[in-house]
Amino acid sequence: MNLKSRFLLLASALIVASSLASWVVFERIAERIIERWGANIAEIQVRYDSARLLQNIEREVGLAQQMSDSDVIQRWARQPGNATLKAAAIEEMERFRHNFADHNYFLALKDSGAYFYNNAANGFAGKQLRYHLDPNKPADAWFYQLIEQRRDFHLNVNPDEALGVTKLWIDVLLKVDGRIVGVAGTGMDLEPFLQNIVDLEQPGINTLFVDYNGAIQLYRDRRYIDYASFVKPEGQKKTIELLLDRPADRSWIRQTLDRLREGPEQGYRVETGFVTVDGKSHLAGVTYLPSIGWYEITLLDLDVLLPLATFAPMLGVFSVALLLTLLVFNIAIRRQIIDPIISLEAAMERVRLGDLSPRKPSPRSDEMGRLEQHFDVMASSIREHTRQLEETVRERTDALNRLARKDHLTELLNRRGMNELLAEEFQRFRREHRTFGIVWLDIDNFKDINDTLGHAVGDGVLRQIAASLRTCIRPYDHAARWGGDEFLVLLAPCDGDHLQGIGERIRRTVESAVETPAITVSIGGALAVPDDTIENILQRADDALYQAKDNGRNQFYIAEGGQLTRIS
Ligand SMILES: Nc1nc2c(ncn2[C@@H]2O[C@H](COP(=O)(O)OP(=O)(O)OP(=O)(O)O)[C@@H](O)[C@H]2O)c(=O)[nH]1
Repeated sequence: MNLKSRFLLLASALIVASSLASWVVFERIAERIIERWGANIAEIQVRYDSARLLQNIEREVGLAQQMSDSDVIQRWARQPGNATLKAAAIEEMERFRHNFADHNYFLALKDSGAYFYNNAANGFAGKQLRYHLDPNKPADAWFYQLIEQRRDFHLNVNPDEALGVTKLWIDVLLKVDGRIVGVAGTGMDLEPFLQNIVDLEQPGINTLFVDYNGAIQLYRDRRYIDYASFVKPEGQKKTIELLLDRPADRSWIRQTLDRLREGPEQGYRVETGFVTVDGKSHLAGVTYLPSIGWYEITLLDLDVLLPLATFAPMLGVFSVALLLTLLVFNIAIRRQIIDPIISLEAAMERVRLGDLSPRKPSPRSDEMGRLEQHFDVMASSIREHTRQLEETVRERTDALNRLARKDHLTELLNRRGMNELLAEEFQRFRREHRTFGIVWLDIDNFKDINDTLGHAVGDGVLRQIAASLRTCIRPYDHAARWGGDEFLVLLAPCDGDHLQGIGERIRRTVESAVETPAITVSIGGALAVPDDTIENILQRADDALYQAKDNGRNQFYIAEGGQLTRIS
């Protein structure tokens, strides 16, 4: 995999990883914000609902207490058999009836079980003594339980069987000189109460009130309300735990209720925590209402109140910003690093393949630019080095070529060099009909010199003859040592006169120039003729040379028109 693909893969992996990480972090942050916000909302909601409830109830509780503390009623309670006091007490209760919210009251006496009641319609005027309570009747159990529990006041949600409605009863103990003599209070219709306090159309917010036992007293789902709660044995009450799915939540709510009640002096302290209701997580806000001995619990469904989707635009902006950053980063890395590396690699490949042509100089001055400059300097020194090497090789080759065509002893051309020149000249002769001539000479009795004077002297003679030849030929003629003691001269251009003149000059020059020892040469000459071949010309010159030798040496013959003519 190349660098670009690997980087793309790495960038993609980074995008995926950072998106996942961002999502997780975002969820955590959002959840924390929602939690904190939810806790505040729960607290506000709890205070608000509590205030609304207490507003309605506290007044009734106060009135009920005033009624039971009333002197008139107290006097009668001391002497329940006194008809005058009784009439005054009923009159007093009737006054209170007008003040109670639902315009009804009740008063029950412990000793006699006498139960007095009148309603909003004043339906029992003159016959307020309704009936006598019976400790053996389950419907009257509330009264005896209340007295037994000695609770100064109590709120009791209980159906009124006689009226066929459910009421929230406000029960206050009637005490005379510290002795409980009965219970007095009023009843409020539960339905409007529920509608006002817990039935409000607030999506995601569920409010309920539970008593000191945790038994549900006010809740929008009437099936969960624990009617006549306090007369039921433990274990049969419909408590808040019924709503909670998880055992951990049930124990948390119980501990929270206990904790909140331990410090009533702290007033409306609100505790919050997450609980699961009907399979959904809710934020529960709990507070204790010491004035009525109940708790309020507000359940907030945060998914409804502040769905995570609310944060979607934020997540969107964040994701787009992240993607753009990575994209820009990717482009920057490609531009700054990967592309220059690829271009540098291509340049190296070109150098490897022998293309040493200079590159356009890099305009960059950073590390990458310096790397490119270093490479360019290196490529240029390779280029220079190669150029020098090629020049040296060319020079050496030329020298070798020259050496290969040169006779080392005489420094004339050797036979190979002369053959090449002959071939070239013959081509020119064919092409341009420029006639050329050959002069072939052989030292006379050279063997004797070697034998008598030594090989070194023989070599000296060969060099002297070479020197003589150089003086006899024209600048554009060529002389070669043909082999042993034979020399060949190429005369081009040449005609019969030149051939004769130069051949004769050579013979005489050698004869006069090389005196110690006295040396002569025999010479054969020939001119190229139409339809000639190199072999034929050489053969004719050789024939002429042979004739010169044969005729006594130190002579010059020319082969011409099939004849051998002695020149000198
Ligand atoms: N010193 C020396 N002698 C050479 C060299 N090359 C050939 N020779 C000798 O040249 C002699 C050539 O002799 P030939 O051409 O056969 O005979 P010649 O003695 O010249 O007699 P003719 O040619 O008949 O006049 C031989 O003895 C070779 O050994 C060389 O480079 N140096």
